[in-house]
Amino acid sequence: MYCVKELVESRGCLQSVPSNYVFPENHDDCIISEEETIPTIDYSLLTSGSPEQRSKVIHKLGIACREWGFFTVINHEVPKTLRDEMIKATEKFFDLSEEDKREYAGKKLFDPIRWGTSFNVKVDKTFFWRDYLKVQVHPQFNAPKNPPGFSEALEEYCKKNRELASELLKGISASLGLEESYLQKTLNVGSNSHQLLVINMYPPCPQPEVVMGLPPHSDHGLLTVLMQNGLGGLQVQHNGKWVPVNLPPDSFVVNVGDQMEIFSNGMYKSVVHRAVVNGKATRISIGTANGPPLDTVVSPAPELVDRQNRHAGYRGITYKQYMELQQSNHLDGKSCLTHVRI
Ligand SMILES: O=C(O)CCC(=O)C(=O)O
Ligand SMILES: [Fe+2]
Repeated sequence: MYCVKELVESRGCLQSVPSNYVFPENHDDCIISEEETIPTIDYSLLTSGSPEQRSKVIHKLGIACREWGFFTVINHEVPKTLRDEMIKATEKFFDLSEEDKREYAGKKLFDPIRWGTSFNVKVDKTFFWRDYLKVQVHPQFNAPKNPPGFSEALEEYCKKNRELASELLKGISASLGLEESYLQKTLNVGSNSHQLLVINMYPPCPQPEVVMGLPPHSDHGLLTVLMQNGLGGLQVQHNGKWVPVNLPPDSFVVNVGDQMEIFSNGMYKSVVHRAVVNGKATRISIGTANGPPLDTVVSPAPELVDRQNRHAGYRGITYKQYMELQQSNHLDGKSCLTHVRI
């Protein structure tokens, strides 16, 4: 089985897409809204703004999580040099020979390093136009040996992402009217937290309108932090339309994951999103799924349920079981949350 990169490169000038990549429904038929944009959060106001600035940005975070499930983060503390290094090392990794990469052709969900294609080739009916590298980076750190320097950049980058996620989680906890530390304390987010690095590579496609980079799905963790190599492709579902995410250079896009929707008892939405591809250049996106420890049972926060005077809308499930559940279902455009809603 070929990865997309090898498929594109082995055919010289690929004119059309093999039929097992062609999606029955054409995604150009969907309604795309170019007018709307996801909200922007100024991270520096969260960490070093005046108390008034901080409370305003917390309020804005709450609106972003409730109404969009997505926001852009600017003025963060992840250096540009480190982000550039991650992109360069990623390109070098995917440029390794197929034989070298095969060493990481992991089969199981929790394998420390997994290189592969599509989502889950065992269950995907149609293949997606993406190759990936997934690395379990916390609480145990893993990294490919090659290319040289990748491991160091990756470790530092993932640590910076955890710091960013941690500050955002404090702000989000406060935006729910809870103590700042409530979310992290309740879900044991800290030294044992799970963090997965997901690198997506979408080679240029001769017929971008008939394939999918990543089909509609929601993310499993608490918060996903994502950067890209300057090329767009991410689209977010909002009020029945697909809204393209136009990321300013050097910013991150952050989204609420399924564990956050469960914890907030549905107040904050883990929104369905997808990645489309283009015909011109390789797009790379680098995400970290920041979650609680794998053995944490995530259920709606008791304080919120009491306050809302409602029942818990989701059954409790460990993060590990949830990830297994997501992997065992094919991505069918619906969120895996349908399996835990009461
Ligand atoms: O490539 C993108 O922009 C989206 C990636 C994504 O949704 C994911 O890795 O879960
Ligand atoms: Fe995603």
